[in-house]
Amino acid sequence: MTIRFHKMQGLGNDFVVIDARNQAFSPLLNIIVSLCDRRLGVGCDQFVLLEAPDRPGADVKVRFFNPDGSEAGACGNASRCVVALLGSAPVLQTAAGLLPSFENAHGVPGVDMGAPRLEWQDVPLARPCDTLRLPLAGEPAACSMGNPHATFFDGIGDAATRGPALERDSLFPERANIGFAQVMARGALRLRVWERGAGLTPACGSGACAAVVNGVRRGLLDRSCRVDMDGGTLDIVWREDGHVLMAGPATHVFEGFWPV
Ligand SMILES: N[C@@H](CCC[C@H](N)C(=O)O)C(=O)O
Repeated sequence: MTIRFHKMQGLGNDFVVIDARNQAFSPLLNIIVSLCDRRLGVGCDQFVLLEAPDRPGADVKVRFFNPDGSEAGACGNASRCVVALLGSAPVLQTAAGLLPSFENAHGVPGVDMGAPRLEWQDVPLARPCDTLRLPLAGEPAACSMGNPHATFFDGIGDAATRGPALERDSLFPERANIGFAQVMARGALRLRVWERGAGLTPACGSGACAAVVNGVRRGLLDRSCRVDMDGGTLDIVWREDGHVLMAGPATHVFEGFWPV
């Protein structure tokens, strides 16, 4: 038996998407790990599963899995890919809540990523801390975009060397995505993200949202900010009502069939 999948990418952050609304699929760990494997499988930074929604107002339920099999509450780039795949500005049901989508004035897909959570319990952190300056060397700021993020504002250069230990620091009981940022101007940020369960990726949508939120809280950035990552640029707006809007490219690469 085979199952149909879509390969998609947003800023080079790439995904295998399976729509389980019209074909039976159980997200077993060994299947996810082999689908994500770049040598033995299709290869991707995250696996994305579409299911029938079970909340009023949602058009589709979306679940995100890292290549190590861990499930993530949010994935910005994959969310935009789902919007591009389905069309008609769907409302996404995710672990982070219902996320409306939109197309911006240039026809670029976007997602309302909801409001960041700023309390230490929400990130989550292992103990009470000021999330604006965590008690770690370099004093990153932390927030949750539905998944845990910490952002350093001391440059992007050593993301690959500092990321692995920080992802697993005991301050983060669920591990964390670690952003390394360089403020270029109040409306422009350079960013690299070491992703929990995936490592260094060309771009991280939820990481870009978190970095802008954390940069605004630190007084470094305006609420409307472009975020330049190795794979390209996202436009992020942290609206006064608390919601974070993210817009940027998302592309269908190919589709295929996977034996299960
Ligand atoms: N690439 C994503 C984030 C994917 C999930 C993350 N690694 C986690 O475990 O929280 C994005 O674009 O947001």
